[in-house]
Amino acid sequence: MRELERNRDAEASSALHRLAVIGDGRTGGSVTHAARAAGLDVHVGRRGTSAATASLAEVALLCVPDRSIASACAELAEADPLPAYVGHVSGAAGLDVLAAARRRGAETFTLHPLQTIPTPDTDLAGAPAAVSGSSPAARDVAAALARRLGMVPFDVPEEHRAAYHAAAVLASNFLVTLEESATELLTRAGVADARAVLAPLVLRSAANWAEAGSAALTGPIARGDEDTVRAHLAAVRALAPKLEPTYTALAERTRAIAERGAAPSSQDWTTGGTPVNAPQVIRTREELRRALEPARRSGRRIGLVPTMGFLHEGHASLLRAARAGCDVVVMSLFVNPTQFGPNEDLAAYPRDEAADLAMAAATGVDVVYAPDAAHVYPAGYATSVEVGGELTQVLCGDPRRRGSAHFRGVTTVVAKLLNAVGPDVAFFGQKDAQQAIVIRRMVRDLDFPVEVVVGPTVREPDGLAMSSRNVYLEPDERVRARALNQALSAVADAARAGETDTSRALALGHKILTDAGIDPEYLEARDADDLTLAARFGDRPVLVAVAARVGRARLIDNVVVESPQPGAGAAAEVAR
Ligand SMILES: Nc1ncnc2c1ncn2[C@@H]1O[C@H](COP(=O)(O)OP(=O)(O)OP(=O)(O)O)[C@@H](O)[C@H]1O
Ligand SMILES: CC(C)(CO)[C@@H](O)C(=O)[O-]
Ligand code: BAL
Repeated sequence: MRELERNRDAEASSALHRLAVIGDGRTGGSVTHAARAAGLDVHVGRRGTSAATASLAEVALLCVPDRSIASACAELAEADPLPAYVGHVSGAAGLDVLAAARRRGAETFTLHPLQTIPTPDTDLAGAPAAVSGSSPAARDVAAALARRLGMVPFDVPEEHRAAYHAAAVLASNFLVTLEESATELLTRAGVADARAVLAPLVLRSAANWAEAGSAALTGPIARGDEDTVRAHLAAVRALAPKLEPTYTALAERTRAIAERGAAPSSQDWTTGGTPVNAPQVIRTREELRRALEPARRSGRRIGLVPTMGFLHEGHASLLRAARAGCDVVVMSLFVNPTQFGPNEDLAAYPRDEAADLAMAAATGVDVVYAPDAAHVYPAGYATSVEVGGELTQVLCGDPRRRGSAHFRGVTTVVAKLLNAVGPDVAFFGQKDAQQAIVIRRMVRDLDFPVEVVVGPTVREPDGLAMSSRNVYLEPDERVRARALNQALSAVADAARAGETDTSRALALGHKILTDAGIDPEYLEARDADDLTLAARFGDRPVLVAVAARVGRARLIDNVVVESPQPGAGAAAEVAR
């Protein structure tokens, strides 16, 4: 368990002594067994007497059929005193069905064991449990209760409750449907005891998938053997025509998964890898402060990675660096409107929160802070933070380009994020080199007590710097976009070979861009610390930076040409 979670679990566990379990069916029975084994004082109640039972406990858990939760909750809400926390164990229902208890002042939660529970004494140990709460404290009580019952809690955002339950149905109920369909086809083909024949294959495939994700996919579709697929369809049509649409739909889905496995997309964070904990998703700074308070109090090192989402391997490298260096990792996810100009791509900016959360989970993020714009900039908002001078007026800050207003938007939101999170370390990417320099200056000038770490630029195999905006590129533009990195490499190579005149080296880069049909907004050599123009390589580290529009995408990239080591020729660090 991570440190933050451990602290919160300890606090939440202290609220957990007396538990009322309402309902003595299969789930109620199994929960009661596990809770007693864990040393909780358990009171079991039924409909009719649930209010009296619940009044004996701090936490009440409704283990009743979905359709009865709301009415059972209304009955329980008559308890005097009312338990501080009231939850249910349904997968499909959200917090809304507990409104009666909420109205009376209880916090509410859900705790859904993601496991089949065939008998009232099913062992719940090791089962994942989906938890949510009407407040961070209620969510923590649900997570602590799940742990006390031997389960492994994970968070499900309330707005994605139905998707969560649909996924569980796909994974479990539909698996049975699929196996029953296979059994039917095999039986019609004249094979006796089809279930016994298929069962070892099913169990092995499920185990392989649990271990390897989509890499477990074998068979004709994964091999690209479409002749065999056509023969299958003919056989299905002849023996069990009702199964044809199922086979066709699954074949199509399998093709998509097989293709994805062959060439993993930079947005695909969901397959393979080890099981991961979902991060806590927080939308307000008040909730954020509460969530981070125990970590702060116990002196844990908090890392912040600010992002605008649509995450790729560049972001992942920063998240991993934060994970490696900090006890608690917070990622912010906010497409900041104030750093976009009126004619820029704010509305079109790519967004995929579900994929971002999966990547956050895969890289070990503890908390995702994803406020909406009205929370960050409420009505009447009137303050901005601006780094003055050349730093924000050259390169992208030139008024003919994004202008200093862009950096004002960036520093304002970063200042707000630093205040909201209070990190010990904040991580930024070298791909946005000017942004990193500007943020370092703001942190220095305004005495923010934070260490700024800048991670190296992560690139596609052909050298293109990863960027969320690469998604705008059409296939031919994607090929031409390589010229940005090629131009930078040519400039750096020239410096390494002894060229000291930056304008002569830059001319080589300009030629590469022109040959690729790219007219850059700028390709310039500047001092890597203060962004003043650099006429020579060799004296100090020089930032060679480029920005260009390729199709709809405005792309930026850079390389730092270091000053030579004593005794060496002009050395260059080429970001490749
Ligand atoms: N290729 C990359 N390598 C390392 N860090 C990166 C890379 N791309 C972005 N980052 C860093 O990730 C953080 C969040 O950036 P952001 O969400 O704007 O992504 P982006 O890909 O730069 O998007 P955009 O296309 O808007 O420039 C920033 O600190 C940025 O510098
Ligand atoms: C730092 C940042 C998250 C501020 O919105 C943004 O400029 C970015 O993603 O680089
Ligand atoms: N990647 C820096 C944020 C922006 O382009 O607005």
